Amino acid sequence: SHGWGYGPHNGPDTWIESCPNADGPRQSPINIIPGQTSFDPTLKPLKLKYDPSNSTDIINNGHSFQVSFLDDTDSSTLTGGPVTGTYRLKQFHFHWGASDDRGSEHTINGIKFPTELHLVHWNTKYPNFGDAASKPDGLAVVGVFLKIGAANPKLQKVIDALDAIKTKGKQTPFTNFNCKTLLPASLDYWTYDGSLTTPPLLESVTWIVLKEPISVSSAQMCKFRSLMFSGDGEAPSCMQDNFRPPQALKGRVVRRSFK
Ligand SMILES: Oc1ccc(S)c(O)c1
Ligand SMILES: [Zn+2]
Repeated sequence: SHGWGYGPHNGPDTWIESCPNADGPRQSPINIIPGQTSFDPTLKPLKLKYDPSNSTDIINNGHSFQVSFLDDTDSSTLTGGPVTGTYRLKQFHFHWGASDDRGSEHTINGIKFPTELHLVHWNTKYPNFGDAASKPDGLAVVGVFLKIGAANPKLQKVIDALDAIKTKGKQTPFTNFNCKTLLPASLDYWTYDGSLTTPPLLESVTWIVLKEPISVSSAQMCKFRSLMFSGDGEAPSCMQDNFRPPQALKGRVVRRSFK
């Protein structure tokens, strides 16, 4: 079937055909121009509390790979920062390139990173993720840039699980993972009102993009690229360049938590 994807015939420029949000007023990602952001002294420090016992499994969903979490209690939450209330961790996933010169969705002064981590949280004022995803204040996604450097030992558990989920639809248990280990030392961030970067491109995301990247090695990036968009028995297609390019700012202000 002709589902959305990242190829020449179903990629980001075609998404408008079946997803009217694609040219909406608060689309993501965006290019962040630090010199044009506004320091907001009223922004609170970001508070991330992650319980390793909440991780359940890792899945190849045909667009990325995703680690899912139990979200029936407030044991893994995002509070403070630009949000009011409590947001529960639902999943994290990555976007990456076919080579180390691209792959992130957000860019900084036009600079692309090789990959970007998204930690997806939903507002507990709503009954569940699906309902929250349809509300303007429903989701909060922490974006973390990864830059090429020394191999990141904190990623190894994720990398080692990829062999078990090579093709679309595969999943395997993934327990006792501590997301805290994927965060940089500083939680300084930029924040703006945006959207999911994959269809249905819902305009429900408060984006919180961390200024400090974490490291990943070229070899570890090759492991990401060994995944397949395609399912068993389908024409093989490597999972790479699964990123949406920056979208128009349309008058939005990007605030920063740091001087
Ligand atoms: O729930 C989500 C799905 C995809 C993406 S890119 C998100 O940021 C959230
Ligand atoms: Zn994402």
